[in-house]
Amino acid sequence: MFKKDAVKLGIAPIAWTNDDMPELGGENTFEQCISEMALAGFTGSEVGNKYPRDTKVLKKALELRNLQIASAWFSAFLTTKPLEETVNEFIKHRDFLYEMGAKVIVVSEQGHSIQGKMDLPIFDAKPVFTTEEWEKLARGLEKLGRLASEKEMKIVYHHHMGTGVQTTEEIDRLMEMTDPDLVYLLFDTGHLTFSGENPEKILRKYVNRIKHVHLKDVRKDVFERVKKEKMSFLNAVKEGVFTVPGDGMIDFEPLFKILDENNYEGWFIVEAEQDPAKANPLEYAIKARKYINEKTGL
Ligand SMILES: O=C1C[C@@H](O)[C@H](O)[C@@H](O)C1=O
Ligand SMILES: [Co+2]
Repeated sequence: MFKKDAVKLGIAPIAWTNDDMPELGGENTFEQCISEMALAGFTGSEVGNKYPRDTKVLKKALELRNLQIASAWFSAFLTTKPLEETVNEFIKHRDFLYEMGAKVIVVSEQGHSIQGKMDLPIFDAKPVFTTEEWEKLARGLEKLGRLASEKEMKIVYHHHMGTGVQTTEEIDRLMEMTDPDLVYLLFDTGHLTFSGENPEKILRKYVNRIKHVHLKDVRKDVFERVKKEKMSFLNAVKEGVFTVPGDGMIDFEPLFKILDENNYEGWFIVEAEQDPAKANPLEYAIKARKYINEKTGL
């Protein structure tokens, strides 16, 4: 079973206040969020929109609760903007995370992304990159990977619904086009399932390149409705397509087994965005923590 010092457990603030729709959970404070993370038994977090950006202030608040920063999302625009714009933003983000002690940087290409478009159906309107855009993306990510390694950090690419890297074929293409020593992969169970991919197959193929894991589950009934009613990604989230691991249609046992057998080291981040008015964040955090303990011994 997983070695306790090799795998750390964190939870994302998105269940308390949603970064993509800040009105969802707007009433939940930063202090409440991190206190409840600690209370539920987690030792790490990603960075949400209510977190102070002053590293001293943030460190103090986290240390009081024995929490660490595991990583934070970075939106790249390598396919649609000049490279230097993404690079300049990335350096600021990298330096902030370095100061906070994080080892990995979550990167997602947001050029042409529809993940934030409230009115576009998630299954019909996702972007497809041209050959030229793929080339820009791959070379740009390698550049970000080199910048990360200057600080002994890694970039982990986040495949995501509504973006140009969502499907198995797109993940394969990105992995083939990039240097495995510069561009690593983030494994998000919820996005792969939502997209109709086979998470187990992808995990087996890339387990040695996966350096960060987002754990979320998918509610089957909502997922079916999202397709039928042609919902957007954000409306699907509001309707409750995602939930905590163990509460939906994903079988996590084989996934934990593959990670364990391959000596995965790094963070497991519970990242189950849903409407906090319908799903109490503390209650769901405790539910997730118990489930992970039952299945992994962690
Ligand atoms: O890692 C993530 C960050 C969120 O902002 C995003 O929309 C969510 O779905 C996700 O997986
Ligand atoms: Co994620």
